[in-house]
Formats: sequence, structure tokens, C-alpha cells
Amino acid sequence: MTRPLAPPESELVAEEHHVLEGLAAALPGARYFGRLRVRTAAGERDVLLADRTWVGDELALIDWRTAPLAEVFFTCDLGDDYELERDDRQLRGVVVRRHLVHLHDGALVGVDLADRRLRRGAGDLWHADDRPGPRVAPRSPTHRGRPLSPAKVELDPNQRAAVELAVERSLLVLGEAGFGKTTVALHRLAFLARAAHEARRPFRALMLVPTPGLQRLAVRMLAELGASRVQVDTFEQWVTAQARRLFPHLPRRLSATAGPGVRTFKRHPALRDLLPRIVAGTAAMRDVAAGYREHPESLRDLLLHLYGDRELLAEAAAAAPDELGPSVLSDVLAHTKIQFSATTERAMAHVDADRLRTLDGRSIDAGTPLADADSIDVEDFAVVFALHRRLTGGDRTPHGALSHYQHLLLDEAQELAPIELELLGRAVAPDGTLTVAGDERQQVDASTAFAGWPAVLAELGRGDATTAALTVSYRCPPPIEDVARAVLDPAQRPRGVAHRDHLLVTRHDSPCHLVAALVDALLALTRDDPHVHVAVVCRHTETALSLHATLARALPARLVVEDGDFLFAPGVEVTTVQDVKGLEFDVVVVPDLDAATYPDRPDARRALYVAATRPLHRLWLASAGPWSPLLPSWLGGHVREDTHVSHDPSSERRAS
Ligand SMILES: Nc1ncnc2c1ncn2[C@@H]1O[C@H](COP(=O)(O)OP(=O)(O)OP(=O)(O)O)[C@@H](O)[C@H]1O
Repeated sequence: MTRPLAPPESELVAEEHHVLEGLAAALPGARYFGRLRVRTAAGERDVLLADRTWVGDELALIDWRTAPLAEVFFTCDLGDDYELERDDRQLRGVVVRRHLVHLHDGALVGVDLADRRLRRGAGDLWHADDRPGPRVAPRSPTHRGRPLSPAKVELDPNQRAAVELAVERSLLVLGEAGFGKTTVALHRLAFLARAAHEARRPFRALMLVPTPGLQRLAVRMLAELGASRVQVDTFEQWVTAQARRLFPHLPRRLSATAGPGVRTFKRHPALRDLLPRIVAGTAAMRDVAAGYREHPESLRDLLLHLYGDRELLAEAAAAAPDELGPSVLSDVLAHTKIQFSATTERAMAHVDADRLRTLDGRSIDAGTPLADADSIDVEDFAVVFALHRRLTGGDRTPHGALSHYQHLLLDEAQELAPIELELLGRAVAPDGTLTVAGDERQQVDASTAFAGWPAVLAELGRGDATTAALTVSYRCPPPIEDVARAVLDPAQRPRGVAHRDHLLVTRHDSPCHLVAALVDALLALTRDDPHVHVAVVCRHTETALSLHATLARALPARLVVEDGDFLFAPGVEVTTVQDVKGLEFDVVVVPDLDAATYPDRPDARRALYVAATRPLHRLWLASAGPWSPLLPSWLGGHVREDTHVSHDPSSERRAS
């Protein structure tokens, strides 16, 4: 409900106008996002949150991302005492004013207090709206908290049929996010392990997952299901260990700087199509291939031919012009040139070793363009196995053979490239079986060319696998599911379930306003619901790093990027879409649902679908810029605008 301003509020607005005028006179064009007025031993002083630092006679601008007083702004209430350590000095004071401001074309249009919004309306009339900033409703005590242990889940009949399929059958488990694919796959693994144990058959099993986070979770779940001896790896970990064992002469060092184009090329089917040419190709190559058995180290020369021959690369690119454009080819050539150069240490091996030592103990090339000299990419390993097989007809080398498993479980299998699947198929023992679980709608690795489930099974050599299509949703409440489905397919309409508690959709004037709202809401939520597990899921790593840096100054937020170091326990974790595949949290915040981060592209749709399907209870979609066109248009009515202009996402979409 809005109402006219009460006297202290109108005085505050007049005061803010005065501050703004003072700033405009001292620093024309400067903008600010919030004001903190502090009383210290030296008197009262205003500091304005801005994206720069500046100190004037009456006012100071502080950088909201880094200034110590910004921390006071984000964490203190009116009347709070604060104490900061700075340059060995103690800064003490009391918070006298603390509010966000909204400016439009240099004019004051809004002031956000802790419990009220003051807004300038038509005809310059101001009104107040008595509600606090956005809030995430705590979970009701009757809702289940932590995810159920898979051992305690009661499988539905469809799930049970898949788990108890005849032991000699391979299984493909499909279904939307949160339908229980991983749960079924894990139960299947435990079922097969028990059956093998009872029949006194050996049972060596491997589970591959795309991320270290899911690896951690799977290890826990397998232990709970009594199958703790199963090896769980990411594909990269597994293939690296296999290649190191069988091809010990390959470079030890993994490259640190290969760009996405290199990864796309090396995992692309068009690259694999070149392999027979490499093996049987030119006269010179025939010599190398023929000599391969005696000189296995020549494998690296074959790789150099494969990646360093501009004509061959152009041929691959012509077969897939959309994915392998000119920039990909130049990335590959440039990277190859460096990878096949000698490190400075090797090139200068004749020099006294002491003289090559650096002060910090790192290699001379570290941090230089030569950092990747004499290195190998993790993507090369599957290529090495494919080449080796085409040269020798098998996966054995003088150092051993590819490991074989009685059961191989591939979770999130939509992320595996054909050349990787081909290798994995050969890692299944002749009497072994496979379980493949996946959802092509959740494919987020842009370098994977997914060609459909029949093609995946064919690559694995298990075209006869039984398909189990799961149909019951277990993770997300229906309103969240409706949003996720509409992200993939804008024609999907909601089922008319009330959204209120499950969904929060907010738009903010600036990243500073967004962070202030996040801090307020997450502090309130974790206070009201101390056992809640929250993930703030950014699309890109850089966003996660910078958002974490600002959030962590105000609340105990952990950063989980790439290492999968989730606690699976209460708290706030800032992470990325790539990191949360297969995981779930009580509350998920998508803080970057703007048009630049999530444009109308299939990869962005899939990434948002993954993020939006992680919550067990609440989903908060937020943006500090123009809305992403992927925000379902029917959510427009649910958007809470903490901005100065009324904003209808569907009109924005029409405009764009
Ligand atoms: N029969 C069931 N009864 C109750 N809960 C279940 C059941 N099956 C699965 N669940 C729960 O549903 C949630 C999602 O399960 P799971 O992670 O296996 O889904 P998924 O299909 O693999 O999801 P994603 O595609 O996101 O990886 C988990 O919390 C799991 O415990």
C-alpha cells in the first residue's frame, strides 16, 4: 500500500536533494547508489556509495565494492555502532543514516529505507510504500530440509523397474531435471554390486560425473547405498590417469591456457574424421604410422600433424563451419605452436641448472606465452587413444591395457563428446554393462557436439540398451518447474499454481543495489532459517568471483568455483552453473539474469534451465540490467521492481 510521505520522510527526501545538489556542484555528472551518514568523534559526515573514490570538503564518494565503510553500509542498521581497523587505526562511529538512493537522469527518484520505499511519482509527488526490500520466505518446518539420503528414497514403480532390470542389460535413464536419474543410476549400481556379490562374480565399477562437486556427492551417496568401493571420477581425471599409465612418454604437464576453441576442436567429430587420414595418409605419414609400433613416442608427432596442418584443419572446419570457424582454427594453430615448442629449461639445457632457477621457484616460462610449451591438453588423451587404436587395432601398449569395468555409470552423459564415448565403450568388460543417465536440455559444455541418445549409445557400442524414461518430478516445486520449462520453451504456460513463496523475481538499478538486496535478504533468511543451504549461481566464473568478493564482506559466503568444494551443509555458497550440475540446494539465487548474460541462444537457455532447476524450495531470479529475453513473459506480473522505472519484461522483449 502506498501513502503520502510522513514528515520525517519528506525531510529525508529534502536532505537527499540537498546532498545530490552538493555533489552535482562539486562533481558534475557523478552518480551514487546509497548514502551512509556516520557520527564519529570528529562530527557527522556523509559518505556516498559510488563506483569511484573521491573526497570533497563536505562529501566523500567511496567505492561500494572495496571501501571499508561500504561494509558498514551493507551490514549495519540505523543506530548501530561500528568499529573498523584501517592502517592500524581504529575507526569508530554510529550509523545515523543508511539508505539506497535511485537517480534517474541525474534527478532523485527514490530512497530505500530498511522497511520502506520512498518514490517520486507523477507531478513530482512523493509517496511511501511500507514494505522492506525483497525477502526470501524461510522454509516451512514441514518441508523436508536436507536432500533425502538416496538409501532412504522410496523408488516409484517406474524407477524400481529400471533399477531391477536384468543384470545383463545396459540402461539409459532419461528425464527432466530432478526426476531422479542420478538416484536411479546409483541404485542400479548398488543393485548390480549386490547381485555380483551374491553370485561371487568380480565387480569392478566406475562412475563418471562432469564435476568435482557431483563427484563428492556421488561418493557420499554410494557409501550410503553400501557401494563405497566404486571408483568415482570426472572423465578428465579418469582419462588422464589411463593415458599417463599407458603413454608415459607423453608430456607430463597439462596446458593451462588452451582456449575454448581448442577444446571444441579437439572434442569435435570432424577432428575424429581426420584420424584415418592421419593413419593412412601421405607417404610421410605412412612412415610414421608404420614406425609407430617400434617408436610409440612418435604418437606426439602424429598429434602435431593433426593439429598443425592448416589444410587438414580447414578440411575439418569445412565439415562443421558453424562450430569450427576461423577463430577456432587460428586458436588451434597458435596453441599447437606453443605446445610443441621446447620450454626454456629444455632449450637451455646446456646451461648450468642453477642459472635457470627463478627466485620464486616457478618455471621460467610461467606467466609468459611459453607457459604451455611442451604440454598436453586433457582433450588430447581421448584423441591419443583413438589414434593408437586406429594404428594398432587395440588399447594395449607396452605399459599395459586400458582398464576394464564390469559396470560403467555415466552421469550427465550429455556432456561427453563422441570421441570420449567411443573410448568409454571400450572400457566396459566384454560381459560388463553400462548405465547412462542424462538430459540433453541440461547440456552446458559448449564444446560438446551432442547428436542424440541413439548416437550416444551407438558410440558406446550399446545400441541395445533399455531406455527408462522417468516421469515424476521430485526436486522442484511446481511453480519453479513451470519457470524452468518455460525457459526452454517459451510457449509453456504455468499450471496456475500460486507462485508466492517459491519464486522471487527482482530487478535492480545497479549491481550495488542488487548486492544490497542480496545481503539484506540472505542475512534475514539465514537468521530465520539457520539450516538453509543457499546457492548463488552465476553463469560465468568472473561474475561469481566479483559477486563473492562483495557479498563475503557482509555475510559468511563461500566461493565454490571449479573445485566442487561444496559443503552440502547450511550456508551460502557463490558458484557457477557449470559447478552445480546434478546438485540441489534449498534456495537458489540467479543474480545475473540480464540480457547480456542470458541472451536468446540455446546454450543460454540450457544454462538457465540448469540453474533454475537446482532449488528444493525457493528460486530467486534477479537482474541489475535489462531483463534477459529468457525470463518467461508471464512472470512479468511477479517482478518486483526495486528500480526507478516501471518495467515490463514483455515490452522489453518486444522492443528488442
Ligand atoms: N522416488 C523418490 N522419492 C522421493 N524423492 C526422490 C525419489 N527419486 C528421487 N528423489 C529425490 O529427487 C531429487 C532429485 O533426484 P536426482 O538428483 O536423482 O535427479 P536427476 O534427474 O538426476 O536431476 P538432475 O537432472 O538435475 O541431475 C533428489 O533429492 C532425490 O533424493
